[in-house]
Amino acid sequence: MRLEGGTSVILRVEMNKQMVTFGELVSLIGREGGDIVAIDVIQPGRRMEIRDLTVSVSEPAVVETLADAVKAMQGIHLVNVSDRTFLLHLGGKIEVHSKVPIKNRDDLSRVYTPGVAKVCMAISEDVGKSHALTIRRNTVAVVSDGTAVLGLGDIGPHAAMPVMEGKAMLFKELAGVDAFPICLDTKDTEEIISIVKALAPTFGGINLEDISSPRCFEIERRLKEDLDIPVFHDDQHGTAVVLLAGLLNALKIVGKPIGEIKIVVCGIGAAGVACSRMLLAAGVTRLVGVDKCGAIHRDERYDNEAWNDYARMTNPDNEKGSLSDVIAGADVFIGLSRPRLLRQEDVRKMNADPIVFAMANPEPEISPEEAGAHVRVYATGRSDYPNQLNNVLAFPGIFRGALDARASAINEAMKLAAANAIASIVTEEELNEEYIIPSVFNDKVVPAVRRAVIQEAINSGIARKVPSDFRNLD
Ligand SMILES: NC(=O)C1=CN([C@@H]2O[C@H](COP(=O)(O)OP(=O)(O)OC[C@H]3O[C@@H](n4cnc5c(N)ncnc54)[C@H](O)[C@@H]3O)[C@@H](O)[C@H]2O)C=CC1
Ligand SMILES: CC(=O)C(=O)O
Ligand SMILES: [Mg+2]
Repeated sequence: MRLEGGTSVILRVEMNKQMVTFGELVSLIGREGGDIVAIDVIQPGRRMEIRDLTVSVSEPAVVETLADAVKAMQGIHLVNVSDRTFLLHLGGKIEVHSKVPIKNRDDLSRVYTPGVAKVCMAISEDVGKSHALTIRRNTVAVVSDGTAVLGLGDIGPHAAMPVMEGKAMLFKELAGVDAFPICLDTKDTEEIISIVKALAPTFGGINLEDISSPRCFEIERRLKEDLDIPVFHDDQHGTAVVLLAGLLNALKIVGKPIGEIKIVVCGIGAAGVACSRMLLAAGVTRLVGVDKCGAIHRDERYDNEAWNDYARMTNPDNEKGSLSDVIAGADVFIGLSRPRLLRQEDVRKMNADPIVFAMANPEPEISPEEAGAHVRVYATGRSDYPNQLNNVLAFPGIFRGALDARASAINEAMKLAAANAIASIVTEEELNEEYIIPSVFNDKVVPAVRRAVIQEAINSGIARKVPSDFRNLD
């Protein structure tokens, strides 16, 4: 599987300068399809020299042929080849830091025994104080069982960890939220529920991640019922928030009213179900869902109860058939499934000015090259194409707001407000086919989402604290 467009590797080479020149090595790497983007001299020498060459290649397969060619060169010893992405993951991507130093006995007796005892007793008398006096105030658990990791499927809890560490980094880097990755070695719904409930005293919120459907629905529903901290399945709601934001802006470009368009959603899993619900709440009426079994319709009784509900809510004309059948006359395609499921000929059957959101990660349902000129607005979940529709635009700001307001939940009003906040960052003057959604690096995103979420938490009476920047408002 092609996982990413480009790859960057570091070649460590030992060079016998009497046998070969550096220029000859550079030419060879260029001829083999490598682009040298950095050179570090590791060990200089008059005769022998060791250098690290950072080389970009268009696809991973090039690395092998390039390395073979370098190895075969007279006067060059290829010491090793390291993939920069792997290097970045060595030892994991996050660590724990203390907020106060322990320099002397006085410090020690305050952070730990005996001083800590009175803080423990204060919390014991009023558990609510744990939100002020422990890491709960700013800490979220990122919980996965590794069953639906990106679009890679059920790769298990160990293999899920790099993604969960990545989510934790995004929480911290974008919104200052401390997040801890927790990958569980169980797929059992009841066990996951009881483990997360048991973990809850440590956290101010629970972000469920990459737990496959339909178990994710029950897990989230039960945890929401039983816990008084926000429980948010990111693949469902974070994705739905960002999708709606992108769609609202894309519809402005094509000038179509949301109540009149036909939308086909491919992949009725965690993200597909939640995105569809959000679209219906936003006024979409003609929505058809497609999964492996084709269009979800009311003449079928599905083992997956979520699909029976889905059939009742969607597909007003009870359309049947494959993706290729129901895509005819659609205005919008939303992919939340697997790579390469949408073909160019399918896109050609869509209405004028088609909108294609191919959101499967890491590889979309149709590549930009294939969608090309046939599509008016195209978006993916990836960061290397324009219009990145990815839940990373939502979850940091949503949890920042929920934690700051000590909200007991993240409700529909808060999600809708977050979607509108994200959409409104793109101004009318800026809006165009290649800019329907702000960048992850746009520093207006998190504050706007936070503000919208806090306001709705206050309006709906689930804020247990009013942040200071809201206290002087009417
Ligand atoms: N861009 C973004 O922000 C996000 C993207 N996603 C992507 O959406 C995809 C699904 O994620 P989840 O909903 O979490 O997983 P999931 O496992 O809950 O759902 C995947 C669904 O796709 C269906 N599917 C598989 N093969 C299919 C086919 N040939 N035709 C139609 N449907 C098919 C499965 O049956 C399942 O219902 C993944 O690729 C994931 O990376 C998910 C969340 C956020
Ligand atoms: C972005 C994300 O959460 C996913 O693809 O699963
Ligand atoms: Mg995910």
